[in-house]
Amino acid sequence: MEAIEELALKPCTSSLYLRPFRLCYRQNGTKKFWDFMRTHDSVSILIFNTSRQCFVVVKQFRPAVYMCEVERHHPQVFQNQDKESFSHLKDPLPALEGVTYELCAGIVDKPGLSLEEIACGEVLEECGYRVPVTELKRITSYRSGVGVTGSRQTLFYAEVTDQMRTSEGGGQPEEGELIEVVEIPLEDSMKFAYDETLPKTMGVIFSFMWFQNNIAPKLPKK
Ligand SMILES: Nc1ncnc2c1ncn2[C@@H]1O[C@H](COP(=O)(O)OP(=O)(O)O[C@H]2O[C@H](CO)[C@@H](O)[C@H](O)[C@H]2O)[C@@H](O)[C@H]1O
Ligand SMILES: [Mg+2]
Repeated sequence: MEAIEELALKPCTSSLYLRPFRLCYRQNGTKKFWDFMRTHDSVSILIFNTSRQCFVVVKQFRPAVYMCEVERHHPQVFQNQDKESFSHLKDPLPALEGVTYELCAGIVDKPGLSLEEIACGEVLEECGYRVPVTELKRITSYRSGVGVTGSRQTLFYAEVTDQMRTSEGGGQPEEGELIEVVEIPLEDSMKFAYDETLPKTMGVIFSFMWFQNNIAPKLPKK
């Protein structure tokens, strides 16, 4: 996963995944505008393996996270962004700087499928567990980015056993997905959640805490 090569930055002039807009308006008499991005809504799934009492999360190289780190080291990197040319990144940072821990998740881009069906598809593709749609528990939904995208993410909970694992997971290589499945033992999960040296999404932190409040007290005592 960390073999990232031939990095080059260019402006994004059209995209299947995001479209920038500017909304102009008047609020309490004051003229304003706000720039934002239309993106897909998404689902994410907290997966708990009861056979081994661990959470199942994924690790991925995230270009947006990586480029934030690159900018921290090379503040000029995003200059000349209007030029319609590639700017090759010489002497890049290690790809590991852009790898994050996340819940299994996916964008809602298949019309006709319910959120639950999309979520089960992601659990199978990314983590290799076959979970029946009826066994997903909806936790809640929230806005995943209020400043820029406003998109909604719906969070589910799925309990799995080793017997439900039918493949390695890892994502869909034909879509260029390269995902590492990682198990976090329940007993280490709160330390993991607050360890700032392990980059992660808020979904991981929130859902681990939800588990502590809602599921952990009901687990059979060992
Ligand atoms: N900006 C982009 N540029 C190029 N290719 C892209 C792209 N966005 C998606 N894709 C392609 O579409 C695939 C989508 O994969 P997923 O459905 O698993 O979404 P992902 O988990 O990245 O969602 C994630 O995206 C949603 C919405 O942006 C987040 O909210 C969620 O937390 C997060 O997991 C990617 O593998 C890639 O091939
Ligand atoms: Mg995904």
